[in-house]
Amino acid sequence: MVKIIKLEKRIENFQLDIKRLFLQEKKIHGLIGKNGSGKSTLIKLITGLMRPDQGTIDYGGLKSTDITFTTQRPYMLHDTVYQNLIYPLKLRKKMPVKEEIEKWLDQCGLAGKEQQFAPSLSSGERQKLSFARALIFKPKLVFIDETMANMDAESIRSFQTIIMEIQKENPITWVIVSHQPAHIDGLCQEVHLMEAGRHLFSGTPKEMGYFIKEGYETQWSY
Ligand SMILES: Nc1ncnc2c1ncn2[C@@H]1O[C@H](COP(=O)(O)OP(=O)(O)OP(=O)(O)O)[C@@H](O)[C@H]1O
Repeated sequence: MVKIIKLEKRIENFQLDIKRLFLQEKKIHGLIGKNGSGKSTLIKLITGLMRPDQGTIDYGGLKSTDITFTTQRPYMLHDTVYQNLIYPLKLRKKMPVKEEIEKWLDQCGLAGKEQQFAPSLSSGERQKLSFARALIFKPKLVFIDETMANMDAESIRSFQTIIMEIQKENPITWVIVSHQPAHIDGLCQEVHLMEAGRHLFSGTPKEMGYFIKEGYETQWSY
């Protein structure tokens, strides 16, 4: 379990202030909240991209090399799709397994594009590649930050299937950020709501449906 306690971070006029937020192991978590509510800032703090002003994050034994994330605008190495995909393995001094690489390329609709210059991929393709790149080294905690935003409906369904398959075979902890409940509804076991830098509520999607106020109500009504 990852335990976030009394976490504070000031960025100019924005104040992140989280009293207590727990991420139970091997569950699929949704992180929701309006634009600017602090979701990406929280992820940067948990993944170590940013240092908090105050507070603690107890990773429950996870090492930094067990944690990964994808972003809305993933960074592509100025190299081929293949080199981008195997980069996390290289960093961890692991050998790429041909069958696994082929499986990921196939699942992400990138088969045949191995030698393409990765920055020339479409935005949806880049997000698919970043998803595969995040998972290829078998992390234990994954943050998916708006990764499905630019994907077509079929690709979203196939990613949801990949996530469910991983959870069946070898479960890991997921935190999926989305503005579109349809992307995470039915997938998440627990949803966390952020508003104006604060963590307002955690609960099952159904409990969230009861909790959330006007404005969210139309998107999350059960
Ligand atoms: N480097 C920065 N300089 C100034 N303000 C910043 C910086 N980074 C983030 N902020 C501000 O912090 C607030 C929280 O941003 P954050 O990206 O965490 O929100 P978010 O919930 O992820 O939003 P979105 O849903 O739009 O992606 C915003 O008001 C943003 O403008």
